[in-house]
Amino acid sequence: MTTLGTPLSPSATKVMLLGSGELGKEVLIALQRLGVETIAVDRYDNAPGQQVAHHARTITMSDPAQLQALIEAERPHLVVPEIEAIATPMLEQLEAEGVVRVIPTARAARLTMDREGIRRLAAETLGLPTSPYQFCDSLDELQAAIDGGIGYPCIVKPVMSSSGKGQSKIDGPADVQKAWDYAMAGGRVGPGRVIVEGFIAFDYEITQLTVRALDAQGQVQTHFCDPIGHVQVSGDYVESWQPHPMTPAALAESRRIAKTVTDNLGGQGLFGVELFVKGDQVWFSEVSPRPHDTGMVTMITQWQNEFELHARAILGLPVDTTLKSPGASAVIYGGVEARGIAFDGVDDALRVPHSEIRLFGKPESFVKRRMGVALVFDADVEVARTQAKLAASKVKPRVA
Ligand SMILES: Nc1ncnc2c1ncn2[C@@H]1O[C@H](COP(=O)(O)OP(=O)(O)OP(=O)(O)O)[C@@H](O)[C@H]1O
Ligand SMILES: NCC(=O)N[C@@H]1O[C@H](COP(=O)([O-])[O-])[C@@H](O)[C@H]1O
Ligand SMILES: [Mg+2]
Repeated sequence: MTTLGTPLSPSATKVMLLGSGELGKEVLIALQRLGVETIAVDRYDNAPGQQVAHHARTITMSDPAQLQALIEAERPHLVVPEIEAIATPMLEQLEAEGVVRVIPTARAARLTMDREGIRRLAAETLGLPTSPYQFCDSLDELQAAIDGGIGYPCIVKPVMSSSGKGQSKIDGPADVQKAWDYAMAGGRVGPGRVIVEGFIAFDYEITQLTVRALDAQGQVQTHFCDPIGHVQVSGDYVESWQPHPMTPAALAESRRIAKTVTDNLGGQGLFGVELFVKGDQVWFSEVSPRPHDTGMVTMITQWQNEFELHARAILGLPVDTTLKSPGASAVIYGGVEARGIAFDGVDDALRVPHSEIRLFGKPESFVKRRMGVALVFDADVEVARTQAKLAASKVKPRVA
């Protein structure tokens, strides 16, 4: 049985989000609706989620001492990692000491925080199909890995990064130095290690949202959302839609892979399993043990969006992954480098039929920083895609 308390009282159910960007903001809203007391943590002040939580804290989440001090001071019931830049070994220590429960588990948070942890688990322990890969600590090692079998084209990524930061494609020997330098500048945390992956010429890629939630008997059951198709540019998502049409064989293989990896990671919550598909062949790419950026489309396509599903699953509540309508999302980038920017044309965007706009409220804009998203539903998913891109294009960020 789940019991929830009253926020700001001794009975409160307290949840701390580590990372409070656009994804955390929606999880926090879902938690608030259930009367959960929320603590939004991020690396900078006024992060999107901090603007809606009961409490806002700013620390360096990759610093174990700062993380420990904050968790011990706040004593949340649950700690929910939201970004790939957290001192996860400290979370493991605090979980082992019984100080806090980490979502979905501290081990899952550690393994997925670092591309090496999750890739070795998926490919070497679980035997799932992945791109060929190697880990390298220097430019020389990178060149040797490529020459030794990874070949061209290939993709280089810092082991700790997300949203394509520091990621680039190498088409030939002339690109290797550039890719190394770019990866060194782009990681979210610390120096030097990269993964180099053989390039998979997929037909399409999907996110298989997978929820581990308790049933009435208190047993974990796995639930799948309809597949989400998406387009990525330079490793960052620019549009997504749901459902993405798939052959029965490719869908079954996607769900087999998703179940295998999420069973191993364990715990309760929603996972975004990223998969590459060519014909009926499916490769595991990576998994977020939390809501996924491409899953923002579920804010308009599902009865319970991915953030509500995560909130429910972590609290031990039942979930329903049913699709409400096909739909699509399209990203609104900052386009300018400035603090406190203005957004013209939101009215025009909302004149696109069946549309919604989310502006995340990030205090500072960068040209390629995701500042908002347009959402459209339509019975025809291709129409939804076109209309979502149209709505996004009507929003014009500018220096205020
Ligand atoms: N081996 C590969 N072959 C082909 N394309 C790839 C490969 N690896 C990555 N990509 C492309 O780059 C995108 C981003 O890669 P990946 O998911 O590893 O980066 P990320 O920084 O973790 O992104 P995010 O945090 O947004 O999920 C993939 O969705 C895919 O489009
Ligand atoms: N692909 C992972 C992803 O989308 N993560 C989301 O982006 C935020 C960081 O944005 P920022 O870099 O603009 O601060 C994170 O806090 C999370 O919400
Ligand atoms: Mg990814």
